[in-house]
Amino acid sequence: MLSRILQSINTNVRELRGRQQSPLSPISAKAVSADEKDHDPGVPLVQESKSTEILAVAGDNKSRQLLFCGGDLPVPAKQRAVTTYCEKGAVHLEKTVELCLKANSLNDPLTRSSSKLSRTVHLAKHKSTVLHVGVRQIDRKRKLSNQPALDTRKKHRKDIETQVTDNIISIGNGNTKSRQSRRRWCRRCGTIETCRWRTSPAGSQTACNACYLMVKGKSLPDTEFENFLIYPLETLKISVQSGEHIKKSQKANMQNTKQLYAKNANKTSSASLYEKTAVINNNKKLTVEATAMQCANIQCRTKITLVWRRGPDGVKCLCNRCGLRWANDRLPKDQIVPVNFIPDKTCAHLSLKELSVSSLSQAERPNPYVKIRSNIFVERKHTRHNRKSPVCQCTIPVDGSLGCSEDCLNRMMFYECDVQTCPCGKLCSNQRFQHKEEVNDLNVFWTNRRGWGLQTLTDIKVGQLIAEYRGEIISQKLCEERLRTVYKDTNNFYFLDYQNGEVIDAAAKGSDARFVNHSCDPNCHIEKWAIGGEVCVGIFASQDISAGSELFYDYNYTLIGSGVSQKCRCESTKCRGYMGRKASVREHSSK
Ligand SMILES: C[S@@+](CC[C@H](N)C(=O)[O-])C[C@H]1O[C@@H](n2cnc3c(N)ncnc32)[C@H](O)[C@@H]1O
Repeated sequence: MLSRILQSINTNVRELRGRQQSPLSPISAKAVSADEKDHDPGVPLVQESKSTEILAVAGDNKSRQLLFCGGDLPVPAKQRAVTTYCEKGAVHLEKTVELCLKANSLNDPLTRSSSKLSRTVHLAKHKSTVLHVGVRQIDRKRKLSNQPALDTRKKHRKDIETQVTDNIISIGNGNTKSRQSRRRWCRRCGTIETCRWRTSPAGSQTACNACYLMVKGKSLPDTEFENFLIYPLETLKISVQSGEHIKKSQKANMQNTKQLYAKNANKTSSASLYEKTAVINNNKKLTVEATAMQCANIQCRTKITLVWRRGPDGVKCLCNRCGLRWANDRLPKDQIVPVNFIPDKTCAHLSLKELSVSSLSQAERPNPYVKIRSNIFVERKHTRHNRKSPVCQCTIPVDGSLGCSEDCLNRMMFYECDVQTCPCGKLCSNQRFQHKEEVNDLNVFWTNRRGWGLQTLTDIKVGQLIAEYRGEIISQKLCEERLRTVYKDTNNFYFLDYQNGEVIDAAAKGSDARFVNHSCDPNCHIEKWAIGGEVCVGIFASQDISAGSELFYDYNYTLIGSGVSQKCRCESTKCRGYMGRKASVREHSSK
């Protein structure tokens, strides 16, 4: 029975080979020599022998290695070779044969009756008949370049070759070397689809066409292409779960990946790879998940996109697809309604005022920055622990209230008491920075005219510490350098005078206080408090502030920027017109 089936297949394969010189040409177990490489593709490379009947071919699309499984030769060494090849993750032997036969059958109408084939595979597996292996390096480029013209026969062969390997890849179970080697994704934006893969500093075929063209010629740092170090599984996972804008093939890919991980869940390496992927691609994951943005196109409303694009108001409120449609005049304006404009259940708790100010807050998010809980001293060590605060003369109030109130000497001198030396001990109320007694209900929102701003969602009492202005403590020199280089194209500055000519830069690392805008008629002010040997800068309420109000302080030239005065848009009746005068950094910080 088996021999009949094999005979039938071999006849088919021979017919196929005779007609179109498919890549299923038989080959011995040895590697192909240079001569063979330059061999006319019309003639079989190796004389066919009984022992090298072709049953299957598997392809690794990247290395162009073809694995041939030949006829009934139970040679132990070759058996081992197949096993090794399969164990290395190329593909399970049975699967290889099955898939390859399927692929093969696509090319050859005569072998399309696959019941015989699968029976062969079955037998091959159980009787170890499919054991002969030959590995051949196909250097397609070289072959093509050796011949002046691409004659039809060669073209035909090339087509079939691609078709066969492509078929294997698309039918593969995701656990194959070929699939892994074919995984391409842009290291900058994480996309897995592009019309053309390009070379980036991260290597060959690591940039999508768009990112390549965007970065090309701009001499951006190499790190531009380090956002996605690992295949963006997480992004895909989210996409598949939401089922939005994802093609079937991507879903299938993801299913395969999921299965793969489910299968290998108990293997440490795979599990850690999975975790690593999540961590390394965390940035992107965060952008996708944490922003909770929704596309403003009422017929789309997706939360998943790799790029948020600008809509009619210049605000990034459209997903990639809708953004492109809007840009190409293929999306009507009345169809674009940012989510929070519709007062639904989720907004019901907000007052109208709050709604109007926060209406765009979810449509776009501020540029990412790192939230820090204490200042970072970039060029020197902080001296807080070297010097103790002076000890006040307060006593613990007998009525059980908190000590160190308005008449505390330290408080009057803008010193915070020391936790260990204050006579009031735990009842000391003059340790607000140290205990982080800041307002919790603060909201970053889009103000339209001043960019992002900060509002309070709770009533604040006069004199209350609202937020500490934290950031990187840098010298004037470094500040100037950053102005010349990193911030040369920006209009938003997050510098604030620290002490002794040093500056707080909250652009990359900081706290919510960095979003407080300037007003010529502010409701807050800045105070500097000494704690040990260092200073803490805080935003304090100058008056009682009601919930929903935006917080402002008068930059009063203490905000150090480009040195050029910026037009003030505080909209108060006392507006001076400009936030600062034309002054240099040195001038500012000497104040
Ligand atoms: C410390 S940041 C404040 C947060 C900032 N609005 C944002 O979007 O991130 C200071 C910058 O905000 C802008 N800004 C603050 N107050 C402003 C005002 N009253 N008028 C115009 N722009 C203002 C200026 O661009 C300034 O450089």
